Amino acid sequence: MKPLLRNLAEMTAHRDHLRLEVSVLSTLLKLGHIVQVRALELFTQDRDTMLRPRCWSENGQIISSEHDAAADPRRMPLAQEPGLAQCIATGGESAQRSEPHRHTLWLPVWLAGQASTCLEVTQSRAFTQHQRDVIMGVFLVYQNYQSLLDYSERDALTGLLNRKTFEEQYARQADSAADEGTGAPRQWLAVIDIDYFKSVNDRFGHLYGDEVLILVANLLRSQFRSQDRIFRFGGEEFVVLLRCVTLAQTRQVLERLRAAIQAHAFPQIGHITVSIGCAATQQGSPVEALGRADQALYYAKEHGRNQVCFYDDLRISGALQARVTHDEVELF
Ligand SMILES: Nc1nc2c(ncn2[C@@H]2O[C@H](COP(=O)(O)OP(=O)(O)OP(=O)(O)O)[C@@H](O)[C@H]2O)c(=O)[nH]1
Repeated sequence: MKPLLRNLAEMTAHRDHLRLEVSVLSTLLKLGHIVQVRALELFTQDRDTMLRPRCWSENGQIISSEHDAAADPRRMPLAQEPGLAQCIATGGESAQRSEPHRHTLWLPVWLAGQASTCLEVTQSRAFTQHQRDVIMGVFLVYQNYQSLLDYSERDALTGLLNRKTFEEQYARQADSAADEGTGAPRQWLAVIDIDYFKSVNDRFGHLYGDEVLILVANLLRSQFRSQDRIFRFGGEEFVVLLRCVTLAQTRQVLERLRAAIQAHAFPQIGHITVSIGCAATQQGSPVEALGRADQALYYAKEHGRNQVCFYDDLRISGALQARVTHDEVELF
């Protein structure tokens, strides 16, 4: 097999977005004349679209950033690269910048109409048409494969992440979860459940119920930041992993979400409410953290619905009692 085909075969053996990214960058780097390749992450911060290098080539190796996007010292506003910004704004396939001895080609990765990653290829000579064709060929294989991976990770109705991906996302975020200085939790898990959703289905039919789920998913997307992870766990239950925020910020964000859903006028249906249970994730397995948030949710449901309850608050106030049986702690 020719080296390029072998590289493509190796690239599509990966089942993880980041490894696939590293693999496409090393494939591109081997194409000749190329001096640097980077994968740029596009994200929103304080309403600005930002970019930062997530992976890049250095001395023939591909390196990944150790920073969260929002705290990466190399992040910069997308507007500082007007050619790329214009390409993203118009849904373009590629953009180029040419300076003496430095020619850069940008290839945004479009998945479901959104570009959150852009590959960047830089070389000292101008790109020939043949080079562009080869780079584009590799890029399209990569983009199609990313799209397949993405599809397998998403809930078909709402487009949110599905339950299957929860543990992996949890593990990925847990690494940066503890505040280095204080050890205070900086990642939170919230379970959000629509109140009396069965009656929406019963009164208006399943199609209207589905519409409510899609609109709630959109409200969730608009209320959380790009580094948070939002899942639909099935039915009318959603889970959010909030990253790198304090308890006070978490309270504020979840209360704002609760109020936004209550205030939203759903076509035909009118108003609905949600109950939310939240727990810190610094202890135990993902299943345990989920269990704690679920208990807080159960409490919210049992005590009037349309409210946000925190597991630690309920424990401290004695509303949730711990019972020691044998070697285990049970909560009721
Ligand atoms: N339209 C629609 N309904 C769904 C879907 N998945 C689950 N459901 C419905 O969601 C409803 C969940 O009802 P329950 O678990 O009784 O909860 P609830 O009525 O929201 O009551 P509380 O949670 O106690 O406030 C059931 O009627 C399910 O049929 C879906 O994909 N689409």
